[in-house]
Amino acid sequence: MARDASGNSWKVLMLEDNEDDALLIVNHLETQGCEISWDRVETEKDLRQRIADGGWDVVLSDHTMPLFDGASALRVVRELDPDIPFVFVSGTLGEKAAVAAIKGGAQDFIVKHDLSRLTPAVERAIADQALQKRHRLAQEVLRKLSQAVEQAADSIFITNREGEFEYVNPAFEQLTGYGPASTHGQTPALLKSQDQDPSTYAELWQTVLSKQVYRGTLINRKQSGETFFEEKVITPLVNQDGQITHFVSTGRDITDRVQADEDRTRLNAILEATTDVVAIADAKGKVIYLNKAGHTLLATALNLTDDEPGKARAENALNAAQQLIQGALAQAEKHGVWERESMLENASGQHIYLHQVVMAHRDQSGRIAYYSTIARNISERKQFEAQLQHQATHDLLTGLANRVLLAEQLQTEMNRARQLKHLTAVIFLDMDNFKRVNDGLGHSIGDQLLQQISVRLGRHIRPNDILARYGGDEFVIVASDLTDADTIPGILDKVKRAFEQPVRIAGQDIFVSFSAGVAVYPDDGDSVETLLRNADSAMYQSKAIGGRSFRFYAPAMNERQHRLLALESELHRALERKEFVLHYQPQASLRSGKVCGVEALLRWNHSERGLVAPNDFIPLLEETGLIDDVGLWVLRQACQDMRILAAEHGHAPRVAVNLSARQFSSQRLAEQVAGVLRDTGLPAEQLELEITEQMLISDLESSRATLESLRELGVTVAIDDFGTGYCSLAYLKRLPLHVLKVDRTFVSGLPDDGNDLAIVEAITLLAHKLDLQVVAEGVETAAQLETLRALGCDMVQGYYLSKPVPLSTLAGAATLTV
Ligand SMILES: Nc1nc2c(ncn2[C@@H]2O[C@H](COP(=O)(O)O[C@H]3[C@@H](O)[C@H](n4cnc5c(=O)[nH]c(N)nc54)O[C@@H]3COP(=O)(O)O)[C@@H](O)[C@H]2O)c(=O)[nH]1
Repeated sequence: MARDASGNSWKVLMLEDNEDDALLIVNHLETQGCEISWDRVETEKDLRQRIADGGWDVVLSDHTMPLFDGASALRVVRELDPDIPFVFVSGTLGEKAAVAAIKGGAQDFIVKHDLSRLTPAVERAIADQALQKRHRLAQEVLRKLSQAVEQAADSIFITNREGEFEYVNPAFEQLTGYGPASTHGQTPALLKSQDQDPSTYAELWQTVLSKQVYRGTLINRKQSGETFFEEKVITPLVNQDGQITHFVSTGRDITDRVQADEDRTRLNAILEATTDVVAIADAKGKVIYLNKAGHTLLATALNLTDDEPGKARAENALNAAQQLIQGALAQAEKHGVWERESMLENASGQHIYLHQVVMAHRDQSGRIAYYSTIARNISERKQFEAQLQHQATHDLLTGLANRVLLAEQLQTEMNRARQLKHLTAVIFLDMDNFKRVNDGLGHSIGDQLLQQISVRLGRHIRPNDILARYGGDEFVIVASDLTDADTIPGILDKVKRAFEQPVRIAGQDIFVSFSAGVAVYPDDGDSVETLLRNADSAMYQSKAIGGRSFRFYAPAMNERQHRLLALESELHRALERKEFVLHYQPQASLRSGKVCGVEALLRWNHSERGLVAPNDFIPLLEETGLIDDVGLWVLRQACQDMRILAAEHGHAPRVAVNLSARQFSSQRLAEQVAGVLRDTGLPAEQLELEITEQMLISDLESSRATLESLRELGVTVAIDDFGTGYCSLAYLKRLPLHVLKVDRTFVSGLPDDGNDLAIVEAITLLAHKLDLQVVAEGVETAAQLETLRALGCDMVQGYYLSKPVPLSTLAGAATLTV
């Protein structure tokens, strides 16, 4: 749309019933150089519609129309849009109507027959209306602003350049107590408090007078005298000439916040200064704070070095704190507050004990807001408690368990024995003649003696057994996991042997022996008290018979013990009384069919019990050590008997003598054998010594040395009971052996038992490969003998040929043939 020089380009809404008049007006405006787009309405409805469409620069309205009058049209337009310029263009308009029109909000009125004023009237109407609109909007903004200031929560006041109050808002009055009346003619100095540093005011004035905005916190005083912290913003207002005309101050009471900050700072200082570990975790349990003590303690607990970078060190400490709190979250959530003792172990195995309180903190809706834990290092207390516990349960002098701990441990062992169906032996030891040591050598030596006894006893019991000092010179051993009560004398024997050597204290040798009493769970009692009482009473019985011995509480065991003791003393006397005799069992060669050797077998010719078999007394001889003397007697007697036989009959067979384990392991064996051969004059090749597989393998190196020295003497060696032990073919090859005696358990199954047949055949083949002779023991039938012959066995021994016989009848038996 082209414009004229004035640039008027209007969109005109015409309220006109006469279209020609409307065109006339438009035409006039256009001839005035205005560019017009226009529309014409003549009813209220259309007017409302077009005004609602918007975009009109001016409404030109007739005053009198058949369907609608101008005054109503003006009301409608003002109602719908107060800012559209409205000009009446009418035929005639009386003065009264014109005044009413101007009052009603029309900008001007023009008579149709003189349109010369129309263009400037429209121009002025548009300009006036625009100004009015701006004014109205400004008024509106001002009204809103003053409403905002009046209703603001912050305190606001305005002072003039001299600083005198010109306005205070209700919030100011509410905060300070000063209203418009009490501030009239006053300056903000009435808010000053003594608590405020004066330099703050100087800084404030310097800032605002240099036209800058001041921001800061002031400590002000209310009308009531109460001081408060106010967060201030003071803005200088500057006029067009750059002069400060006013100051606007907004303030906010931050007393609560400052106090909360101060509280927080104080609390934080306390948290950082406390020696307890304090950690805080968020609602999900993630640690978000750990105090200084926490960092220090956890870093120590983790052996974190100072070389570690600070950040990594702190992170590691936080991780440790995380672990510390993690396990307790569920309990804290459940109970609100939860206490526990926890333990941290550092890389060096050092334990740090903590007493920990864990709390779950909830918000108002009951949801977990965060968790906190306070942990105190109680390691010293724990150590002290452990010391107290140790002192309460251990004997101070020896460090052994005392009665209290003994009772506890014994109860545990009894419970275990009940479950495993085992036996538990309570051995009550009372030192013989301790009083004499104490009285004679003094209490200090007595104490040292008890200490050394404890050590020696400790070394001679099994690691799992319990050793306790019951009081004075009384000790208790609890031996558990026993399957057979017969093992108990062995335990006591070990204790006895532990004190074969005297205890040396301050250059003095002190010989120690005990009186011992034994009670066995479950037979002798099923409570700690009963077992200890019964073991104690058994110990008194032992003391009553002179000490240096032990008694079982159970009468049956004492009987057995009695029997063994009686047998032991009888065996002692048997040697002196010459009650031991030798019987000889012939061995025949399957090649020649003739007797080629005999085995010497020990018998005890008991005055009352008759001939006692070796199995009934040899174990006891071994146990008591008597076997040394008896074994030597057997060796000497067998050699002498063979010499007698040779002297009487011109020749004698080779004699095989059984050695006990103790004899074989003796360093003096070769020397003793040589001595006997020399004394009796029996040629060495006529003596054979029988040992078992177990004896050999218990100490292979020393066995080899013994066998070598026997071979050097010219004596042969047979392995007895072959096949029943743990024989390894490897050692058979490497040791100087001569004969294998196949155990009679394999012979008894011949000829029908295929396994026995295979075993005997294998042994025979193996022996021959290793250049060893084979003797089959326990041959009782002709069938067995023939089978052995067929298997290539060298010699046989057994009842089929002859039972063991006394020397007097051996000569006859030696002529037997097979
Ligand atoms: N350390 C020593 N041990 C010795 C001594 N004297 C014997 N003993 C060992 O005692 C065990 C039992 O011996 P004993 O009761 O004399 O029995 C021997 C034979 O009587 C028996 N035998 C022999 N033939 C048969 C038979 O056909 N049937 C059968 N049922 N028994 C038979 O075998 C025993 C000989 O065995 P072994 O010595 O293995 O050859 C016994 O282990 C002896 O070793 C000794 O002075 N010192």
